[in-house]
Amino acid sequence: MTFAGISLEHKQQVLGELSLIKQQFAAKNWFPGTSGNLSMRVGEFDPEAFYFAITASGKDKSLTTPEDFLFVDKSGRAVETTSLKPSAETQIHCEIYRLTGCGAVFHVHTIFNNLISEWFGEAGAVPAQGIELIKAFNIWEENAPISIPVLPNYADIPRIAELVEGVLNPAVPGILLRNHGIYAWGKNAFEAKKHLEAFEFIFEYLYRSMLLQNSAAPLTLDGRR
Ligand SMILES: CSCCC(=O)C(=O)COP(=O)(O)O
Ligand SMILES: [Zn+2]
Repeated sequence: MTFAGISLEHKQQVLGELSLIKQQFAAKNWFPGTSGNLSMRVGEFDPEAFYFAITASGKDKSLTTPEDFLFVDKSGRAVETTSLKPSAETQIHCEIYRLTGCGAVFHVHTIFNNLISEWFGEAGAVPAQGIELIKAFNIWEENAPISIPVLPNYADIPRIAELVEGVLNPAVPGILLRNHGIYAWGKNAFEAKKHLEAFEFIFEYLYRSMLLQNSAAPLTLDGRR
């Protein structure tokens, strides 16, 4: 079966790529307790009609089965007959595709992204500066500051999705949900994976650097450590 003129070969190629990335992220323990969801666009981007493969909801994402993914349209509705339910967070993927025209969106829950999103949750953004890995976002300016948006973690996913447009920064391909996880995207799966890995590096760096600052030698009289 096919839809929107998308060939079986292309669909299988996308599913194969997504499945491999799912295994790689699972090996990093990035899907604890069935959390996380991955998607990849099939076919060209047209804001009026686009399609993507997305993980089925509630699955153990460390396993590889024939029921790991389904195809949905720009509204998140399944486009093939299936008993699978798309990720509970599909609306956020839909909104990121609509606004960016990207090729893949990856979402993971990690200890570091949770702690950092909570720490900066009230501020609404995570500031980072002087971290080499921002080059993964194609930012080459020396010592450039970046700001990673943090959205509230409402139980009602459409309520989160409607906030995406207001915080999306084209230079920084990621959004945190407070005490929940990160969404990272890219023009294809390779780029989205690269961005996600860079974000996770930044979060761990920030966490460890804050710890280091608090555990370093006591202040001297002139306020230096
Ligand atoms: C089990 S964590 C709560 C749901 C969630 O945040 C998530 O990422 C996984 O939801 P899905 O429906 O995509 O399995
Ligand atoms: Zn989640």
